Amino acid sequence: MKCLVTGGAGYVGSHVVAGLLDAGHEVAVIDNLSTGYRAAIPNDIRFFQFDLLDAEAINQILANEKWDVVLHFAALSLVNESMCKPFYYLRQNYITALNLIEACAINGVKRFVFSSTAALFGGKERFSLIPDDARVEASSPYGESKFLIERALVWADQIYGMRSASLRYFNAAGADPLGRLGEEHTPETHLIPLAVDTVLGLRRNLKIFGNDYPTRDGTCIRDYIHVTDLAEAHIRVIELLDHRSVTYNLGNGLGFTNMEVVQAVERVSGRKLPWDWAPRRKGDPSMLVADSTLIRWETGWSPRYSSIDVIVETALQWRKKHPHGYEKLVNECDLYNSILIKD
Ligand SMILES: NC(=O)c1ccc[n+]([C@@H]2O[C@H](COP(=O)([O-])OP(=O)(O)OC[C@H]3O[C@@H](n4cnc5c(N)ncnc54)[C@H](O)[C@@H]3O)[C@@H](O)[C@H]2O)c1
Ligand SMILES: O=c1ccn([C@@H]2O[C@H](COP(=O)(O)OP(=O)(O)O[C@H]3O[C@H](CO)[C@@H](O)[C@H](O)[C@H]3O)[C@@H](O)[C@H]2O)c(=O)[nH]1
Repeated sequence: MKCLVTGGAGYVGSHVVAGLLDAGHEVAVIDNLSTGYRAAIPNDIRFFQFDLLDAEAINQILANEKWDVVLHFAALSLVNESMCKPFYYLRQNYITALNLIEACAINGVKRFVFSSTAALFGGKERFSLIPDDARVEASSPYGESKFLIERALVWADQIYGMRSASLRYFNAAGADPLGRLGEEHTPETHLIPLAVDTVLGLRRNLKIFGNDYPTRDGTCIRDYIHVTDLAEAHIRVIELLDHRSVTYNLGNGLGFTNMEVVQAVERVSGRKLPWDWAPRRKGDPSMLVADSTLIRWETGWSPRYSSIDVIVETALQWRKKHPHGYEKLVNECDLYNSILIKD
């Protein structure tokens, strides 16, 4: 299939691009590189660098060529940041998605995959697995922005026949098991990469936000899903979209507290991880764990890397090899090329 991927230079998007290429699909990427890296996508695929606020640029790409599927990852995606910049998050995520959805619908795209989120469910305290039909109650403007986009997709289906999959990811984590890609955010705010950096001595200590949540050890519980398993789910879902639109919760169904993540990082690395308590972070729900029965049942997908130790291990391996992330990789490539040129 001919796939157009927005946000393909980012963490999840780059792993999905690799999965699509591995499965033999043709891929092109749109990304403004605001949080992504050029080095995270292969040199030999087409890359359009622009911001999705530019509706004209999107229209040109969709009007000039026929795409079998569009996968939309590009977004602002930090729960806490959205609590400080609510209207920026609501506007930016909704308008960029709407520009893309409209261009896809009017140019006859038939399949669309959208990165939605578990943050849709954070507004209500839940202490059991979250089913696909759970009531949406966002805990942050970020979560709300994703729900607005899901609703726009419902109308794109009803009026234009554009089938879509809204995949409500729980916490993406880990790195490509082949070592080609990893998680790289600047600044990093996610628990597992921060814990890995701390245990490797790249950061002084880890702050654990809140110890008074109503959970087994007082810290928040999250469902960590390996990014390669996420990628695999996208590829399976695309094949379903001929007939109908779908919405799936996408996680492992296993919840780990923040302290259990710290313990896993210590266990896997064999080192002590220095950490301290810090106050609760705004917008954080106590517990988010997926019931992903429906996607398993309907697509045959199941996670291959569900163990928290394996998730941490791949993140750790990536960081050990690339302590300075993609920027360093680019420099290494330049260095390599300059040596080749000299020779
Ligand atoms: N990482 C997670 O745990 C997680 C969980 C649930 C949902 N999601 C969703 O998955 C998607 C990918 O998340 P991620 O962690 O890979 O984020 P990321 O920041 O690593 O990737 C986002 C990519 O989109 C690009 N981008 C952002 N705004 C853009 C714009 N206006 N125009 C063009 N390109 C733009 C960035 O440069 C980056 O390459 C997001 O939509 C996020 O909301 C992520
Ligand atoms: O230095 C840190 C960083 C995080 N945490 C905690 O770790 C947990 C997980 O936080 P984080 O890794 O930042 O992920 P989330 O805030 O859960 O959000 C991620 O997962 C959501 C789905 O659950 C997605 O929608 C978001 O885009 C993605 O950033 C939370 O309890 C945080 O308070 C800490 O205690 N210390």
